[in-house]
Amino acid sequence: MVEMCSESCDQIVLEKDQTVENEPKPSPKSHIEILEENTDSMDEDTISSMNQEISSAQGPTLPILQKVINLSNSVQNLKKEHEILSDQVKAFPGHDIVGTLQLLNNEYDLLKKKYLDESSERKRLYNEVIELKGNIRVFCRCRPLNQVEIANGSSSVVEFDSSQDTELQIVSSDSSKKQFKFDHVFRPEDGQDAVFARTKPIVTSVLDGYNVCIFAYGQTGTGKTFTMEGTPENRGVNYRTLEELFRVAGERGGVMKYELFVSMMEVYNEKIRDLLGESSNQPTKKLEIKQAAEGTQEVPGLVEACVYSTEEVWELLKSGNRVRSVGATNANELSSRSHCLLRVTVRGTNLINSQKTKSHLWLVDLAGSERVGKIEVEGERLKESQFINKSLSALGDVISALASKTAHVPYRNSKLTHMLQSSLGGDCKTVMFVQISPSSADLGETLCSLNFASRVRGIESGPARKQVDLTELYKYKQMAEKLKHDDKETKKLQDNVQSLQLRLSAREHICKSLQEKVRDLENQLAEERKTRLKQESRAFAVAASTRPSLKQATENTKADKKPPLGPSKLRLPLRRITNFMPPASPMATKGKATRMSMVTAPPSDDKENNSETVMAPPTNTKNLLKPRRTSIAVKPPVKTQAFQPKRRVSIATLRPDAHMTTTPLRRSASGFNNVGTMERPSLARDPRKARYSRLFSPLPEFSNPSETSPAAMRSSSKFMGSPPAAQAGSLKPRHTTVVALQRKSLVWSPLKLKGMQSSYRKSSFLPLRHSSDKE
Ligand SMILES: Nc1ncnc2c1ncn2[C@@H]1O[C@H](COP(=O)(O)OP(=O)(O)OP(=O)(O)O)[C@@H](O)[C@H]1O
Repeated sequence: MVEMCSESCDQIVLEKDQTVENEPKPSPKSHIEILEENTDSMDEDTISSMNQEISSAQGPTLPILQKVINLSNSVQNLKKEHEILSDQVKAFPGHDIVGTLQLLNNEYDLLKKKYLDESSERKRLYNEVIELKGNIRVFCRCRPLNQVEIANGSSSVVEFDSSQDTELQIVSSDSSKKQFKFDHVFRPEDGQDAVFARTKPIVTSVLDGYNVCIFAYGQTGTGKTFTMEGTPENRGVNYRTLEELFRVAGERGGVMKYELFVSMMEVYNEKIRDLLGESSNQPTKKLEIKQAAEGTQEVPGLVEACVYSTEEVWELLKSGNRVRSVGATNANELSSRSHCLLRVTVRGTNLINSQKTKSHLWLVDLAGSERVGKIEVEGERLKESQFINKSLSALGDVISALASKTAHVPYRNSKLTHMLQSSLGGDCKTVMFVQISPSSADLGETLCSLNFASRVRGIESGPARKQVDLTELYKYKQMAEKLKHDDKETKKLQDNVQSLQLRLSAREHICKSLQEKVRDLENQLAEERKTRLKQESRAFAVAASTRPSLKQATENTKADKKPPLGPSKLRLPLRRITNFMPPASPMATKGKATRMSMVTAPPSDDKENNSETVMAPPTNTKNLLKPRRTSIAVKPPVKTQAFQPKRRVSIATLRPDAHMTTTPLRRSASGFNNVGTMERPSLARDPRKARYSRLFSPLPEFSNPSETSPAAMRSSSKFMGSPPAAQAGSLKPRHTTVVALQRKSLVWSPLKLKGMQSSYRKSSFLPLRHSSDKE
């Protein structure tokens, strides 16, 4: 660089020499050119030295040259900056934008997480500190002696310990001292700012979602209103609190969004008045305390003004105070005749995790506690005083109950305590200012107030609980309940669907097996028809050959009363097995020659059931349990009457005993089943079991498998010469038709999976078509 500089200088000197020696004078352009050529390699010092040299050598330099030099300087500077920036860019991790953004995102997430952790930790620690100090904190404030008291020669009875700011002593008239201890004692000389400095930590808890209540209690004229409201020169806790809330809310603006609402009311003679909603000229609007769904106390119709600045707040406080009930007592010219309650509602939303909070801050200036006798009031003032004392005593009761941890806290004994219910004791933070007068004239009142405050300080309240926005919580609770209910319903429906599917598959299985059985039966019937046709044709042939024997045969048939079935053409085909009789054959309806009847062998005392009914289900279930005989008589067509006058199929069954609940035909009264085998004892003992075992067994069990074959059935048919079914006491129907009918009930009954027994009793497995069998 030094070399470069010397070179440049030499060059310039050379140029200068040349300018002196060689006429004409060099144009400025040559300087520019030189400068341009060397700018890149020159630093600021070089240029400035060049400048000096040029000016000393040439006297006044051309302005353009100066400009050029300046520009060169700028270029140099810019180049330097460029270099620095290039280095920075090179040093930056990752050249690609996406990668860099990703890195930044990760870093942001990490920081966000750290911030949230730190912020919750801060809140926890802060809260812990307040809890250690006590969620109910009592401050004592003593006002200075006023002019009147001084004039009256009253002395101060309050002594303060210079080393202890939490204690004070009251000197009684007998010179005895009584010591009181509080969280802090404010002396007469302490200003509003000192008072608020102690209050501030609790006040800001409302922004963290805690309910806070600050109230001033004390004798009339001791400075309650002064502490809470203050004066324009000495603003009190109310104004300072809101100022602080706005300040902190602004500080947390990047993370939290706050909305502040202010309501102002007074409890005057046990009536609530909205101080923001009405002027003193207007008639008072009646307000009542209602319990909201979330369990908090609300006053429907109360004005809630959204505030954005301390100026707005100040205006509101001023307008509210204008309509407040005040009156002159001999203790205070502008004595508050009501309890004034300022409620600040804070709605907070965490912008990072969207958590919402809703909390209340109550700032209460109580009416002065006073001895009615002492202040010499009468008329309206007396009434006011009585109400004031009543509500203050209710407040005392609440505080006593909280202190003694009784199960019932009498919050509802006064409007004041009812209103403050969710902000007094329990899970909120409370500050009480006990205001006292130093005057010896007020000694009694002072002792009363200090005793009351000591009781309040003795309350061991539980840990304060953070108040989430209860309306949100309530909404979520309802949603959760609905979800739970829906889940239950869905589960129920799923169970139902499952059981229906099971039932459906069982029914499908049954239907399949029934279809198979029907097919079997139809085959058997066809066989039977064939056999009978052969038999009949043989019989007709014999009758034709021997007439007298035909007569004899007819007589025999009449005597037996068991004519064989008519030709198969006249009988209806076997259809689906049902519990009802098949419809009457066309023959029967046309000529009434063919008759199908179900005859129940009735007991002698039940004659009504013998009358003919058409397909009527039995109404008297008693009859179902009685032995029955069912006969189907078929009269052949007129043409064949000469050969076959009357035919009838008779089916005799016996109703099951009372234990039989499933297929009556399967079990005879004698304890045998239809095919003469002994009923399995296990099934007989447990009809339910038997029912289900039958449900899944394809056919009734036959003791002799040979009897189940169509051939065996044919051979056992009465039409093939088997003994007539009417054999007394036998009750073992062996005909295939009977078996079919027996199966009918077997088929029908399992379908009633539930309540089978009852349904069985309601509907007959064999339709009752009673007819008087005249034959
Ligand atoms: N700490 C104090 N320093 C100076 N002046 C005070 C102080 N406390 C009270 N005062 C003055 O005492 C007077 C009465 O105070 P204030 O009206 O606040 O009493 P109060 O307790 O609210 O009475 P009331 O119950 O009758 O409403 C006022 O003039 C007020 O300025």
